This record gives sequence, structure tokens and C-alpha cells, in this order.
Amino acid sequence: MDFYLGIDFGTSGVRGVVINHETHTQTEIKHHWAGEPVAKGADSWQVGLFRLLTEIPEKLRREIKAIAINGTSSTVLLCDGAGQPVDAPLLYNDGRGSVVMPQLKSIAPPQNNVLSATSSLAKLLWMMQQPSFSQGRYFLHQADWLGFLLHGYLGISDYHNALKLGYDVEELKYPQWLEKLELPIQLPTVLPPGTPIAKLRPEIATGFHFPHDCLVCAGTTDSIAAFLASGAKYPGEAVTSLGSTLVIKLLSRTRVEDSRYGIYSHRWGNLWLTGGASNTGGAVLKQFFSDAELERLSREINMTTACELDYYPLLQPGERFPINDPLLPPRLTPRPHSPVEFLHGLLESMSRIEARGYELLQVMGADKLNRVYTAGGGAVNSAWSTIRERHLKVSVMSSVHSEAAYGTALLAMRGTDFFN
Ligand SMILES: Nc1ncnc2c1ncn2[C@@H]1O[C@H](COP(=O)(O)OP(=O)(O)O)[C@@H](O)[C@H]1O
Ligand SMILES: O=C(CO)[C@H](O)[C@H](O)COP(=O)(O)O
Repeated sequence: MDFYLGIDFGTSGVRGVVINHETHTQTEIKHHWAGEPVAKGADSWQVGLFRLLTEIPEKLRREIKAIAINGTSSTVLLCDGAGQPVDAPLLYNDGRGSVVMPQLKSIAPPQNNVLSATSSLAKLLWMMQQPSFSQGRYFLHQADWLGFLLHGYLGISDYHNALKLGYDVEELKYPQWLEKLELPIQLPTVLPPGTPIAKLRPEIATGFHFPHDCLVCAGTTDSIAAFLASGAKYPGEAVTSLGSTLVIKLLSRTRVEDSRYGIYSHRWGNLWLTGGASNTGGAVLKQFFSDAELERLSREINMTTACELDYYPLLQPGERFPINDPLLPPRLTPRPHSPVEFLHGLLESMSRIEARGYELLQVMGADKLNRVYTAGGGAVNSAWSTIRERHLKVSVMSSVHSEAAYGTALLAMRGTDFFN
């Protein structure tokens, strides 16, 4: 029987899902990053990837036909000609690109999504100012580099990950304004997500007991993988990823781009995944509550009344969407004595941010929102769903498959057919 492996490199951990040709889950593996909330070094990514492979039952491994990997969008690194990172990766919400914003504004068209301190292009321009840049040969996204570890080809990406580098996903090429910079680094060749790139490196196939003809496909990003997993496919359907961050995706016939608010659109066949990614989300909750406390305290929230506490929950200054401001300060006061009331205030405030994001997309011309699926760790929280439904004024439901890795496994199985 043929099986397909999807690997999700999220903020809080690595997840793997194996499905059969009928898309039924055969096994699911989850590993949280030990210690720091997210593995900051590429070497820990490699350890996490290979550990995950060994934990797939060998009888499944031996029949896996294809693998795809999603990473966090605009998590990027520089590596040398052998694929060795020359410096630490910059994670998706790293705002040090704010120092190159004047330069970026002078080269990129207005409203382009790269006009953000956290865009991949902002990070590349920042990297060019570092001593380590001279050792770099390839600029890669997290999913690209992880794919290289499996197939052995450097410099290959997908047009979901490449969007924040400035890749034109409508014309399917790097735009003239980027080409003429003649950047002294190899930008990745960009393929449609799900495109088979190559077979597994022989040593990987042999060492991990995979078929030698197992294909490694071009990947995607974590929030798009969650959208893939949800099964949503009609304009007006949306997915909110309530993971460490809060990411919204509304499927639309109209493309929407507005860097003032951190709004951009991913290509989805002949439709557009309009949306944005906020720095609010589960990582802020985790700062105050364990998962067990979240589960227990959420049950005590009085759902009949809205909480008036008006927070902007962030771990540190800096927001990407629906406010694109690298200096936006967290707002987490006044802090009530009751942990239940504090949690209610956090969930209500994050729900306001989510609703503002969807409102902006529709004001900008995206299709009218008619339902929201939920993915990520927060999808289990029914109290939060009730609060969100009150703000969104449409039905909010958990995706049947809320794990991004399931969506990436579907991508490995269907390849580019997924978007037709
Ligand atoms: N019951 C809950 N209610 C709300 N949030 C939760 C709950 N349980 C876990 N979370 C949050 O889910 C987040 C992890 O979700 P996950 O989808 O794994 O994130 P990521 O993919 O970004 O790593 C954590 O930040 C945690 O605070
Ligand atoms: O917040 C994030 C990590 O969880 C990423 O930014 C998220 O992937 C959103 O980016 P994209 O819309 O390109 O998927």
C-alpha cells in the first residue's frame, strides 16, 4: 500500500503525519522543542527531522511514496555551497529587518508584502550587512533547507515560502525590481508547492529504511498546510491557525495586498489565500498558563458576557498584522486578581484582533467571510471558539484535521493537483 508523509516544523515543535492513499491517518508523531520554545539553530532542526523519521513505524516507512515539509513562513537562513548554515537562522517574527526598511521602501513597489520588518527580503538585506554573509552561497527558507537534507539539492523552494522574498506568484517569476538588484547570493529556484523535486538521497533511504524511489516534494508554510488540512475550498471559507501565533487565511476570488496592515495573498490555483499573521496567539498564553491550566480555566469563563479588558497580547514589542508596526508595545494591564478573568481578557482581546483582521480583508475586497475553521493548539478551546464566534458573526468550527502536518501529507500525495 502507498503511504505519504507530511512534516510540520512549527514554532513549538515538529509534527509528522502519515496517510494512506485514501487520506486516512496511519500514524501521528509530535515532538515539542525541549527547553526553548522554538529551536533556534538549524542543527536542532536536523536533529528534530531525523528523530521524527526514526519514530515512524518501520513497516510504514518502507512504503512511503512521497514526503513534503512545511516550515514557518519567512524563517530563513544562509548556507554555504555544501548546505552548511553560515550563521543562525532568522525566525519568522524576527524584526531586526526594521533597520533596512528605508532601503526596502526604495526598491520594492508600494504595498508589496516584502515591506515588513519580518519579510524574508528584509532579513536578507540585514544579513548582507553581517560579516558572515561573505561565506554564504544560498539564501533558503526553513522548509527549503530541511528538504535539502532529504533530497540533496540546494536552492529549491516553493511559491508559498518564496512570497515574502518578493517572488511574483502571479507571473511565477522573480520581479524585475528584485532581479535588477543583482543580489550577491543564490536565490532559490521556485516551484509550485507539491512538485516532486527528487528521490531521497540514497544514504537517507538506506539509513531510515525508506524506499529508494521515495520522492521529496516542494513544501509550503505552516498556516497554508493548516488550510490544506481543513478541507476548505470555496471563496468565503477561512482558516484561523491558533498556534503560537494567530494567522488568518480567507479564500477569495480577489487578491488583496496592503503592507500598511501586513495583508498579503498567497496563490491557490485560480483563487487567492488572503490573510496575515499576527504575533499575538498561543505563545502569549503559554507565558501565563500551561496547557492544562488553559483547559481548566477556560471551562470557568462566563460565556454570557464579553470581557471589557482591552489587551494587545504580545510577548515583546512588534506586530505584523493587522497592525504592521515593529515597535507596537504589548498591552497586558490591568491584570485582574482572578486568573479566569485574566484569561477571559486575553481570549477576548485576541478574538477582537482576529475579527479586525477578517474585517480588513473584506473591506479591501476579499470575498465575504461565511465560515471559519480553526487549526492549531487553540482549536480545542470551545470557550475561545464561542467568544470568537460572537466577534466574527459566522460559524466557527474545528477543522476535521487541525494538524498542519496532515495538510502537508495531502500535499505530498496530491502534489500540484491539489490546487487545480
Ligand atoms: N486549551 C487551549 N486553549 C488555548 N490555547 C491552547 C490550548 N492548549 C494549547 N494552546 C496553545 O497552543 C499553542 C501551540 O499550538 P501549536 O499549533 O502546536 O503551535 P505552533 O504550530 O505555532 O507551534 C501553545 O502556544 C499553547 O499555548
Ligand atoms: O506566524 C507564522 C508562524 O506560525 C508564519 O508567519 C505563518 O506561517 C504565516 O505566514 P504565511 O501566511 O506565509 O503562512
